[in-house]
Amino acid sequence: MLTIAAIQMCSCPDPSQNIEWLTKQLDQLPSERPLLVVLPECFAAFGSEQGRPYREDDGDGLVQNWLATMAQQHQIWLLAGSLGLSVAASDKITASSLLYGPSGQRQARYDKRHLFDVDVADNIGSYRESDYTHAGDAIVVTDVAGYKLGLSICYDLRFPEHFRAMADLGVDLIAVPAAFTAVTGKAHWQPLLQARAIENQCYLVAAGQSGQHLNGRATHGHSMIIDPWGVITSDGGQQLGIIVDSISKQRLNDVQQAIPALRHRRKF
Ligand SMILES: O=C(O)CNC(=O)[C@H](CS)NC(=O)CCC(=O)C(=O)O
Repeated sequence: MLTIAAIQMCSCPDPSQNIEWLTKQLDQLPSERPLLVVLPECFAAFGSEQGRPYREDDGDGLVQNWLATMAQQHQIWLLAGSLGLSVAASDKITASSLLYGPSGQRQARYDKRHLFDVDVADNIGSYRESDYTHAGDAIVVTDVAGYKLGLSICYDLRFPEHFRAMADLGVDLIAVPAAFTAVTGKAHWQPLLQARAIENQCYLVAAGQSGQHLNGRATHGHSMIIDPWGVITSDGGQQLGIIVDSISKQRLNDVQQAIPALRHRRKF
């Protein structure tokens, strides 16, 4: 068994404030180990007063040092939903998910592949993530206590082929750190998450931003843990805090044997 937790938060632009709040949340983690904790997209800095997104150099900085310390102190796997990392010879960042192991070592990095260049009928109106973000290329699947964890971020959720690529690598669990807008989240968040879990017959853990942010954005919340049958076993609603569940190989096998859809695929 692996215990998984997602932390739902309402991040502000200031990394020190966000990690201070998170440090207190991490003191309230369940006692079970092994434990994977997932933080939302942009947990450390959501928007910025200067309009230039917060960033750190790869492998060094206030937030990355904090992540390594927390993973080791609590003896957890800690998935930092996304952190802006500098791109060499460019003013852009990558939106990078970083996984730390209980030793405090960084074990994986995934750079968001699909960028949210979308007009939304909310008070922001126009989102153009590619103006300041460099898209990643690689699909990343890594090991957490004998479970295969696949990585995605927010808008990636709309691209089933991203998830199918990870299913083809035998993924047991996929993380979806997010900052879905309130408007699109209300319409699409839950059905997309359930579809990705059902069609790939794996667990999903989605950690969301929730509430009204200082940068003017409203985010949807509803962090969720979904099992391979599509059952929502935890839903964080709009409250800030931790949701927890456990996952098992038995459940994965049962669902995969009940409906062998992944073996019934046809080539075009
Ligand atoms: O840029 C930042 O500061 C932080 N990043 C985000 O908030 C990202 C890019 S703007 N948001 C999404 O991907 C929302 C996707 C979404 O809401 C949908 O697919 O409907």
